[in-house]
Formats: sequence, structure tokens, C-alpha cells
Amino acid sequence: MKSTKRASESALQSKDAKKHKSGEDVANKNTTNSFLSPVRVFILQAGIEKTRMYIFQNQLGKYGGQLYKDFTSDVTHLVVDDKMEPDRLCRLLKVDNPPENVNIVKSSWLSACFKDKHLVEISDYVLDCSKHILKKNNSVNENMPSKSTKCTPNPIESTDSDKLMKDDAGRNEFPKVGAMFSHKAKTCPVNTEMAGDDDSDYCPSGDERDSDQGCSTSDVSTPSTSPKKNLPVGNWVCAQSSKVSVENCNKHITDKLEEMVRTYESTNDKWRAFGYQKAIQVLRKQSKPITSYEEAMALPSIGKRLAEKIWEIAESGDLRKLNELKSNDDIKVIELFKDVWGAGAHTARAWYQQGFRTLEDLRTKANLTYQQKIGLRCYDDFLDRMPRSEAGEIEQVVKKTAEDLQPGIIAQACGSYRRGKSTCGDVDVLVTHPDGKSHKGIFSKLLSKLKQDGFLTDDLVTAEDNGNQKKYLGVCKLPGENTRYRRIDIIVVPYDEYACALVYFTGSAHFNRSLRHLAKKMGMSLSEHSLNTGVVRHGSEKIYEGTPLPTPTEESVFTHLGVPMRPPEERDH
Ligand SMILES: Nc1ccn([C@H]2C[C@H](O)[C@@H](COP(=O)(O)OP(=O)(O)OP(=O)(O)O)O2)c(=O)n1
Ligand SMILES: [Mn+2]
Repeated sequence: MKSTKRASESALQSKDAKKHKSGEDVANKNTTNSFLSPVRVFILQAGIEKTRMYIFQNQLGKYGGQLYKDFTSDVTHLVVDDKMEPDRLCRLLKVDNPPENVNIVKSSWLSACFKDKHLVEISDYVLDCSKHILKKNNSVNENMPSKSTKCTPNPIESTDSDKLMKDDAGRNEFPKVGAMFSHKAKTCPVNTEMAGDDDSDYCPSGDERDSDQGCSTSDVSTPSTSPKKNLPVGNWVCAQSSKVSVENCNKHITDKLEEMVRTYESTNDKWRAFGYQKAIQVLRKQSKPITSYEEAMALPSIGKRLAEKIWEIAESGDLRKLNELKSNDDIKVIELFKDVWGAGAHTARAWYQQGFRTLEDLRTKANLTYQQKIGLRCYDDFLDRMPRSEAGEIEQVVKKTAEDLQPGIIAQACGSYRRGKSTCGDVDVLVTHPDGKSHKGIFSKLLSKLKQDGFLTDDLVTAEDNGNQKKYLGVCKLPGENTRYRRIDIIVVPYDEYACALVYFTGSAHFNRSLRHLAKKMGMSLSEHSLNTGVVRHGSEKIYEGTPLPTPTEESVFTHLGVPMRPPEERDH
């Protein structure tokens, strides 16, 4: 997992970016039209979230509208929550009947104005007060105390706007005692920040517990112990080409959410990071940009809090929460440290707690592992994504060396390179031999030769045994003075595992999760080693491993799973 942007850079750039942004804002302000100038608005906050209030405030200012703190007779539009009932409105305003000399409109009217950038006709948004039974002023209040201040505002319904209202003597009529206590208790706000309920079996490093159908809209059934041959797969990520997927018209939003993911990864808040990741996937599938609160709320599998953030970005181009997080010194430093190869969020935090603040601090004062020392030395190189041509050259070096050692050997760069990406974070070379046995002695011979040639410069993990597969993680450098140190993985696998390994190491990780999840739903299990059938599970626990299906080619893996074979470039989800 590599970050696309250099953390040190982003930390340094954020100040400039902010400066630039504020410059942009000023420019925007001067050029935007003032279509809301005839409008004097009072917003009744009850039921409207803080963030939304904040944005209404900003946008009203931007388009020339006036926001009133108090509900005075100058107000032309009284804006209320879309779910506001006339009775409740009267209770909140402490009046018997809805005010008459003002337009009482639902907040979606404001959203519609901001979206369309003109003064939208209010008729579709007017609060229907016809159901409210008109009451004769003061008829029930004759016996009430003459000072409204003696009436305690209802604690549940009380809002800041209630307080404002009390200051407005003209409007502050006696409340109806019965009505004041006849409300339904509000349900406790639940944390809806996490997207979708289907995240519950998420396990970041797990295989079987991966929950990812790729935000498909099709129903996810409970795990089954018997194969389901006719599972409809049409909506699954792995059944679709990444090339035909709609162009991301919400990139301005997903870019910010990606920053949130990276930030929450730094703070080791995996659940939040995952929630945002899911939201990004949902947004990428939209064929239209999100421009209103209502559209954000209507997004599938997205909770209210996330929808609010999406809308905040759509409306303001910014996300306060992200700015807030990014301005935290600890997060800035942890993000910087987390990108040292061999250090995760946990180590990065520990370094911060030990008082280290810069890479130089780490180099001179921290107790570093062997890998972290390499990670620190190659910090900038490892974060810099190499051009695809360079990854191709690296592949050729390994291929040529391997062929010289063992004729007929296959060495194939997988990962982002095989998916046709224009830049690669590292090179993942998969090595095998079609005779089914010659791969066995190649691992150490290949590595020794590449080291001898000066191509491999440092080892990070010399040999990771994974069943019949062997994996090397290291650093390489192409000959020449101006070449950079690059991360390389070399994985040697037996030929009968080659197809599944090829699928796995080609990725993308998202595409793989979808494939694995599909296999699970079919009573199978897919790994980098094999595709097994007849797997018996109890809940998410595997009771019986099943038996491997023959997978002579990549295509056979797709066929067994009942999804169309996709060339690597179409798996870049
Ligand atoms: N959690 C993970 C990590 C990796 N992979 C698989 C899919 C990846 O495509 C492949 C290689 O992993 P990389 O981290 O090298 O990812 P990429 O090569 O896709 O991207 P990059 O250009 O950043 O290296 O391994 C996976 O399925 N799940
Ligand atoms: Mn890679």
C-alpha cells in the first residue's frame, strides 16, 4: 500500500494550498451572481444539522442573501427543516398559528437555489400549514402567567433559535401548555458516519472475512455452505470492466474523501477509513455530480453523517473536518512517519509520543529496525511512483537474469504494471516454470545473481514462505547515475498455482476482494494459491477447506466463478 503523495510534501504544501484557496474564494465572491439579494432569511435550526446551518450561512452570504439571527418582521423567508410539522413550528415559535406575513419554506428550497444558482420558485417548497387547526390567539392562555419567561422552554425541542426567539418580544407569545409537553421524544442520534451495514464483517488484512462486493446493489445473502451456481453476478465489481465504469464526475468530492481515508489510516482508525473508502466507491459509480443535500442523502449505503460531509464538499468545495484534522500537528507528523517503510500507524504514533517530529529526528535519535533504516534512507524514492517504462525495464532485468539461469522460466511483472497503469508504486514480479518443478531451485539463485549484478541493493524481507510460494521484498536500482531506488517484490510460485497467483498479484486489491467475496458466496474460496470448491463454513469460520479446482489459466478462474474474463487493464477498480 503506497500513498500517492509524499506526506512531507503534503504537510508542507497545505499552508500554501490554503493561501491559494482563500485567494480563489475571494475571486469567486467577486464574480458570483447575487440572485439571493431580495431574500432575508431566518432559519429555524430545529432538525437542521450544524454543518448544514454552517453551509446555508456561507452560501447565503455568497449569493447575496441576508441571514437574520432573529425572527423579525423584516424576514421574508422562514426556512424550516423539511420534516417540520406546522404544530411543532408553532410550539417552537411559541405562537398559536403559523406566521402569515412570511414565506415558510422547507430547507430543500435553499438547497435547490444553491444548486440551480437562481431564486427557485417556492411553491413546491412551502410548508403545508392547512392541517394546522387555527387557534384563536390567547384563547388557551388567558389563565397563564403574563410573563413568558416563566415558562421553561421544552428541553428537547429547545434550540439556539428558541433562545433568539425569546429575545424577540413581538413574537414571544404564550405557549400552549398542553402542546409543549405533547411532543414525541426524539430518538437518540446514532453514529451513522460509517457507510453501509455490510461493513460489519470487514477485516482489513483478512481473506475470508473480506466483505466486498464492491458496493453492488444486489442483495448479499448470508454465507452458504453449498455452491450456488446461478448467483446473479451482474452487479459485482469483478464482473465489470473498470474501463467502462462511468467517469468519476464527483472527483472533487472523492479527492477530499481520499484525504480523509489517508488521515484516518494515519490515526489507525480503520473503521472510519473504511467507511470513507466505501463512500468513495459509491460516489465513483454516480453518473451525475452530487449538487444538493438531498442527492447526498439519497446515495445508497451512505449514512447521514457521511452524506452531510459529501454535501459540504459539494457546496463549499471544502471539508472542515479534514482541515481540522490536517491542522493537527500530531496527525501531520504521524502521516510523515507512517510512510517510512517498515513503520505503520502504530510505530509512527509511538515515535511521535517519544518526541520525534522530523525525519532527521528519526535518523539521529530513534531506535530503528533494519528495514526502517532502509525505509528512511529511501524515503523520497519509495514514495515517488515510477513511470511505467521504468517498471518495464525492471521486469526485463529480472526476466533476463531468470532465463539465463533457467531456460523456459516465466517472469511477469504484475500489480499496477500489468493493469497498464502509467505509474507504479513498486514492481511485483511473479516467477514460475511451466514444467512444474524447475521453479524450485530458482528463488535463491535468482536473488544471488541479481545482488551480484548490483541490481538488488537492499533486502527488506529475504524470504517469506507462503505454502509452496516464496516471496522476496527488497530494493532495486537500474544501472546509471540518475536512477532511483525502487521497491521490488519477487514471488516464485509452482506452475499449478500460477493462474491464481497471477490473478491475485495483478489485482487490483479491490477487484480481488470482490472476486473472493463472490467465491465465498458460491461456497468456494479463492486465494493466491488456489480456487477451492465444496468449502464448508460455519458463519465466517472455515470448517472444511474444500478441494482445489483445476485452474490451468487465469481465464479458468473467472469461468469457475461465472464472471467474464477481464484483461488486466479492466481490473483497475
Ligand atoms: N491487501 C492487498 C494487497 C495487495 N493485493 C494484491 C493486489 C495488488 O494489485 C497486488 C500488488 O500489490 P501492490 O500493493 O503492489 O499494489 P499495486 O501494484 O496494485 O499498486 P502500486 O502501483 O501502488 O504498487 O497484490 C491484494 O489483493 N490485497
Ligand atoms: Mn505494485
